[in-house]
Amino acid sequence: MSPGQLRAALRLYVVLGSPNCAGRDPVQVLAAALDGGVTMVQFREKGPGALQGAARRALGGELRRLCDQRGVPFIVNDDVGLALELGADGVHIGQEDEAAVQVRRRTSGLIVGVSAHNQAEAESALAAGADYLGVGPMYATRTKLDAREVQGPAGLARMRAAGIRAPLVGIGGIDAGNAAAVLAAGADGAAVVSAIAAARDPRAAAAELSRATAAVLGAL
Ligand SMILES: Cc1ncsc1CCOP(=O)(O)O
Ligand SMILES: C=C1C=NC(C)=NC1=N
Repeated sequence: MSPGQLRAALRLYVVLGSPNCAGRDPVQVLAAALDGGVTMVQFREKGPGALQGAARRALGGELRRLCDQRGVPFIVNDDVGLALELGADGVHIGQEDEAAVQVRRRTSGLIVGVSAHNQAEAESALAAGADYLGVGPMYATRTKLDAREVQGPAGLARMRAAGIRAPLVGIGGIDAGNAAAVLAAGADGAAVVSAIAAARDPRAAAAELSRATAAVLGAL
């Protein structure tokens, strides 16, 4: 996937696992989100009630198949072995996870995304081979219990002003009402968990967010 294709794919990036789906079947929630126009998917099975072992792998396989059917890139959070086992299109790792350079070595050809909270983390992740950065939290979030301090879209704008040209997504508390500010700050896309996965109508929520991103980035 070229950097340009990756930028386009990052536009509306749903991140989800079973704990985020308000008790509904994550497969149904993802199918609805895909119908609503999400452009990239991350399987992030984390937090209270997260599946483990065979159940986790089975759910990952179902979501992988759904993304394959829709031609949407499928990324696995943190777990490089699971990403390889599921034939994922990429991995997303945090600062505390296996260093991007090791991941790069183990996953030749896969997309490697890295979380970055400041300029130093952004530069080191890119130097280690990251293909895109996840920057946040943009706004207050209750989804990631150990999120770093809220930095707002200004934090992302500072990275652009400091010369970071790589593909970036903002994440953390993003919904249809505040997504435009994240894109206006220079993000290539918005990464969203609860505004889609916990929405009463995930398809409608994804469609509304898709319109909000198109308003800034231009129609698809
Ligand atoms: C995974 C992650 N990383 C920074 S905030 C966050 C969770 C974002 O969840 P939500 O979109 O529900 O605020
Ligand atoms: C922590 C994260 C930051 N950014 C993205 C895109 N995914 C994550 N899991």
